[in-house]
Amino acid sequence: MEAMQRIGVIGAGAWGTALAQTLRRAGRDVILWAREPEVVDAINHRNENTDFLPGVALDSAIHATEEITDALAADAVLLVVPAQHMRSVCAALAPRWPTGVPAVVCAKGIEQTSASLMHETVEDVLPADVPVAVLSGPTFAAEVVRGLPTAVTLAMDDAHVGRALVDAIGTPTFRPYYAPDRIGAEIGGAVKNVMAIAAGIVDGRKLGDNARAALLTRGLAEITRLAVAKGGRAETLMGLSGLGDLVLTASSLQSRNYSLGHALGEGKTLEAVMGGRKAVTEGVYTASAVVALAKDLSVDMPICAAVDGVLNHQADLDETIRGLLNRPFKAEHSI
Ligand SMILES: NC(=O)c1ccc[n+]([C@@H]2O[C@H](COP(=O)([O-])OP(=O)(O)OC[C@H]3O[C@@H](n4cnc5c(N)ncnc54)[C@H](O)[C@@H]3O)[C@@H](O)[C@H]2O)c1
Ligand SMILES: O=P(O)(O)OC[C@H](O)CO
Repeated sequence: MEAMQRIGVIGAGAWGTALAQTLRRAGRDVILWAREPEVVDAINHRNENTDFLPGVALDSAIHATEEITDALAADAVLLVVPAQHMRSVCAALAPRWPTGVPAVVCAKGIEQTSASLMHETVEDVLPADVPVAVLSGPTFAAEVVRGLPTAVTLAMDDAHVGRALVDAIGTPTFRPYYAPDRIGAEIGGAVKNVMAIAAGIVDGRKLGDNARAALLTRGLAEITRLAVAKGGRAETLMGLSGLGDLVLTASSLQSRNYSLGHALGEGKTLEAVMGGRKAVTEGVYTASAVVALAKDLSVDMPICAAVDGVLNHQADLDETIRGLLNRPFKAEHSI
């Protein structure tokens, strides 16, 4: 397969911007679509994304555009819009998508209206010949954009295209590991956001380090059950896009999801926290979608159900915690 030199990036939030900078470090030509004209202007004229990733000097060769289809003049296209907007953005791209050019899902979430994973949503909308990969893993944009060492999962069935994408995106400080399992990679990345909200609640409520460790371990068990029921591999959840991202996101106030949970645990309301935010907090939307998906697949996901209850059904926080702690004792592993 020919080397991929020109890469389109759809979405210039914090993550799309950090990926554009990473691609420049890898020596690629980058065209970055931003929805906001002021973001296009700031990137092209001041080499900074003042709205979504301020304070970092971007490579001056990153070319931002307001015209979404400009980013399709590329050898591969990264899709970096929030999960709930992925379908409408892909619908705008579909009629002009170049034959056979791979798409890489970089969002972490499950669609609320359909309970679809992002690669399923993208495949629903883009032409059938588009190979769709998933990029996921422990990646705070603010660290990636500065070139701090990071490793990720690049998942797709086609190892040949996967290898070409790894070569196009990878640098010594941004190391993609190929995996064949998109379902596992996506469920790990999406559901860890819900678990990070739960872990933030545990810490904000001062329930202790033991409680956080228990939550993360049982949370990983939940995530793995869902991934396997959906057709993914358990081993993927032990990798970067599973355990790796869960540990990162569920233990740092840098995370929008964890910090939301932390504020809720301290007694703030969802409206008060979200009202002051421009950045996307994916777990808020994925919580209800994951509960719907788990119901479809008959998978028990008590932690996700508890987070959904608190976020979307006015469940009392302390009663919800008591409910989880009073569940019947059971074997640690399925027997
Ligand atoms: N920020 C990170 O550290 C990080 C890391 C890995 C993955 N991600 C994932 O990347 C995705 C994008 O997150 P982000 O952090 O770059 O976003 P962000 O919070 O920095 O910015 C919000 C983004 O949403 C876009 N947006 C708002 N309304 C829209 C609409 N109607 N249609 C299309 N786009 C719209 C904005 O243009 C902006 O690009 C999310 O799924 C997130 O989970 C983020
Ligand atoms: O800030 P969050 O919670 O959206 O997490 C960002 C990344 O997904 C961490 O890998």
